[in-house]
Amino acid sequence: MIETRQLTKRYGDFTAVDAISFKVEPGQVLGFLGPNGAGKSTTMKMVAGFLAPTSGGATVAGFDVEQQPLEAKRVLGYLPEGAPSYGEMTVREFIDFIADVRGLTGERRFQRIDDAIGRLHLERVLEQPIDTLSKGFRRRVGLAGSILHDPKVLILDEPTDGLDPNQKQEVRTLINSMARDKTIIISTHLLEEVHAVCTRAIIIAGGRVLADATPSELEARSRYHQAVSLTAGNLQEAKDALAKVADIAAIEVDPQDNRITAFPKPGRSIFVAISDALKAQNVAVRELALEAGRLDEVFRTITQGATGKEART
Ligand SMILES: Nc1ncnc2c1ncn2[C@@H]1O[C@H](COP(=O)(O)OP(=O)(O)OP(=O)(O)O)[C@@H](O)[C@H]1O
Repeated sequence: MIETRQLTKRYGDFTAVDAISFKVEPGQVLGFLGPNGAGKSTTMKMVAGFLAPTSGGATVAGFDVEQQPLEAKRVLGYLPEGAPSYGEMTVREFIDFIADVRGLTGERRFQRIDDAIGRLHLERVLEQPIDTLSKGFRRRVGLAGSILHDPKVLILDEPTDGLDPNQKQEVRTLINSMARDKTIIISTHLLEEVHAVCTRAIIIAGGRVLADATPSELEARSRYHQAVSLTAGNLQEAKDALAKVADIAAIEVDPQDNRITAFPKPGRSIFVAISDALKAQNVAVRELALEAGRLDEVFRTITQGATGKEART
């Protein structure tokens, strides 16, 4: 488990992280979302014990990261922002070095190294200096280092940064496969990542928690939640049919592709009525979809409207 209590970091007069408190349980993957400079990396560094808080504290698997740093670091894997240090080492040397630092010996050392290399597909770059690798491979080397000792707690700062879409997918699958018995925090700018791997998301801006909810709960805050979108062969015919559906509060048409979005009146559901109305009027429809909500819009609304006041769900 990871717990922070009023975790705060100040640089002079500037407050980078402002009294952040949260708990993450085993089996949960917490996504840390926020605009640039929100305080995500600073929070993760403090939880990982790499930066001392100005006030407040954090525990990892019950160990206080400041009072019991060795115990906390033993159960923790941390992937910092950017590339691993020691760029002049080859991948093999780096992994051996981390294995030494982690005190891995004998058969377990062999198994763990083999497992990390296999999971991150590093076989063909093992003899290459880290500095000469592509950004995606450097990220994967960093990830291999962070999971080498099979830690119970993982703190991953933008784990898919720099990866191509296929590699992103592989790393998300890797995180999902490890999620069952670990406590994981990831930071990301990618809203699709929240869907793909996170059981919960914390949105921060200006160092403060603005939302703490499941991805579905966040989607439910979207104005698109329960809206119905469609494209029809004839726009006017479709609009005429929708005009007969009493529970529609408003309709918008995207001028680029003529996609219609119909918004329900509060608490009403309109999908079936729309489908029936279109059929009754013989309107040819190419696509008809019920929207769960749009995380990008929720993210924008929450972070742009930030007044500095906490708005938890
Ligand atoms: N050593 C430092 N001295 C002064 N200010 C700092 C220092 N480190 C970070 N900051 C400031 O603290 C704020 C939070 O930075 P942080 O790196 O945690 O943001 P972030 O959410 O991780 O951003 P990004 O998404 O761009 O990585 C920023 O305004 C940053 O400039």
